[in-house]
Amino acid sequence: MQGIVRTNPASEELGHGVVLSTQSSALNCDARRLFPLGQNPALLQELQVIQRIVAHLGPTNSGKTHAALQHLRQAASGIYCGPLRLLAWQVHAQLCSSLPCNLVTGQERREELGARHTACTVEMASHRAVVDVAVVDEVQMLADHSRGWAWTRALLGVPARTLHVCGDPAVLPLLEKIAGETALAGEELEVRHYQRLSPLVPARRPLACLSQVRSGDCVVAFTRRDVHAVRQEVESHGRHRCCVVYGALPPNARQLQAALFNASRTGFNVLAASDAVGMGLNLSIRRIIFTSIRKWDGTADRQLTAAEIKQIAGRAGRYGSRFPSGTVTAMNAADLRVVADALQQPSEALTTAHLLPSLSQLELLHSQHPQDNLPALLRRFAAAAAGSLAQTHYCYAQYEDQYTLATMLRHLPLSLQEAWTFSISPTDPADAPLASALLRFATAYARQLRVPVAATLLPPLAQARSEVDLLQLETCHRILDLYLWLAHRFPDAFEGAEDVALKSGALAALIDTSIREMGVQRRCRASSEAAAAAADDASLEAEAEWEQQQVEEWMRRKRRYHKHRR
Ligand SMILES: Nc1ncnc2c1ncn2[C@@H]1O[C@H](COP(=O)(O)OP(=O)(O)OP(=O)(O)O)[C@@H](O)[C@H]1O
Ligand SMILES: [Mg+2]
Repeated sequence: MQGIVRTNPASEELGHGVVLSTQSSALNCDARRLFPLGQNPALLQELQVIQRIVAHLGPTNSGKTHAALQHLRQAASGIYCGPLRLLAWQVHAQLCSSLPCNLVTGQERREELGARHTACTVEMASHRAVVDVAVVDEVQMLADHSRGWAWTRALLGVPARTLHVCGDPAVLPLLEKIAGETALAGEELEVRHYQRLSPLVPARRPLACLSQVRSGDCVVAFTRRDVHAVRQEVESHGRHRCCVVYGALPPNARQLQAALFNASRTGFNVLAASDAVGMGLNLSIRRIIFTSIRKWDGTADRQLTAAEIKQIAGRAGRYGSRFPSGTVTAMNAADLRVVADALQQPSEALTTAHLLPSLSQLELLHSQHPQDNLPALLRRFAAAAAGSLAQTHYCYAQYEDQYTLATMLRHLPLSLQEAWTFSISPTDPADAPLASALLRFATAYARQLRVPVAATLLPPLAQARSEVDLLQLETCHRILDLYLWLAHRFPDAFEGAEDVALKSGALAALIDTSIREMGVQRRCRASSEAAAAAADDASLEAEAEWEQQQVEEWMRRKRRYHKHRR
């Protein structure tokens, strides 16, 4: 236990237990101290002896999550930590078919009588309850600037006897370093490599024009506006109806759109999607079409990395779906070359895992600097961490959004814990209606300790007739979602949670219906261009033949790989 409570003398200013050490072996111990687990020495001692990590690594659609879930199902107790609510829902539904299972996400908690298994989003993973098996999915996300801290925390802090992690092989060097350090705590790392289960090949030619889309195509664009523009264009040709999936769409509306696209004979046989399609939905996609290989990532307009291209392209030809093999293409030859190269390339090795302090660490720091408000503490902690994390494979996560929200709320009479909770809520400070809803909720809470449903200030909700209407419905949904998230943290004050949960579900359904109906209007307006745009059968046949050859070559390579491994 000595190592675990050790502090780094170089950072004494922050006091015992708050520092992030510069020494890598001590760093692990201190990193562990970042999390609630660190406050339970008995639990740590238990884990030091028994923890084992099994890494399931491979490309998309290679059966990693499936294999890890088999272990979870067979364990006496366990937890699944997924990257999205959609995945937590999916795994919850799968597990519930054979055993009682709880569901925990930021916005919902469903507890089953006698359940010893839980499906949750990674941010909600419990660091207190010891389980036999934990599964941390999409573990490469620990290198993500804004959400990575939750994966690092789960990896270091979820008290499981066996921890299964699933992800891209690019994470292996980082995992080895972390596990190497935690060898102190008795952890072993076992690596299992996976190969893609179904073929994925690049197309021979780029698409050139969206009039050439076919049933089963998913057209990828990188902003909400572009996704809707693609949808309009696809439908304007009058041959296909088009579903949409993008990040701002409520998860249950995304699920409804995905189900509509997957079902045959609905007419909705093309999907326009943002990169949100890369995770969390079971989709029957035959071909992925990149309209662009560049995206704005919040700070710069840049080319997609090979890992991002593979993650999105990998959605085509999902094992067990209607399409036994997948194709990927782009809108011009140069982009198609980049995409085809990316499919062959290993992803760049990940080098840093992200960290953020827990509330208890901020409280400890606050006890030493009682004059500091939350924004000042956040800055103070980050400045200390920047020094102590230099030259390690950990780095301080992006906390600017939290800082902006904490600054916005700094004049309200809130305790540190309350201010911290509001500041980590799912609120994008750049989303003005959502940020002002947060300010309204926090003000009502601070003044009256009571936040009625009326504080959501929702306008009357009606089916969207235009994209502007749709945008408004999506914003309203985000406000309801925020209310629900806060209601789980302040149940006495946010008294309308049940009502809001019902409204939120109904609103997601209304958004889904609006998208379908908007499609109908466009379809009616679609011109006689439909006939003119009929596919050129001869070129389709040639394309299919070429794809078949590529698939056969892919299968031969896979057989050679397996023979070689044997
Ligand atoms: N052994 C198996 N038997 C039956 N179905 C399987 C098997 N392995 C995987 N599958 C199915 O194949 C699909 C892809 O598997 P899975 O989701 O585990 O892949 P993955 O490698 O985790 O992919 P991703 O990177 O997209 O998360 C799923 O629908 C899964 O249920
Ligand atoms: Mg998976």
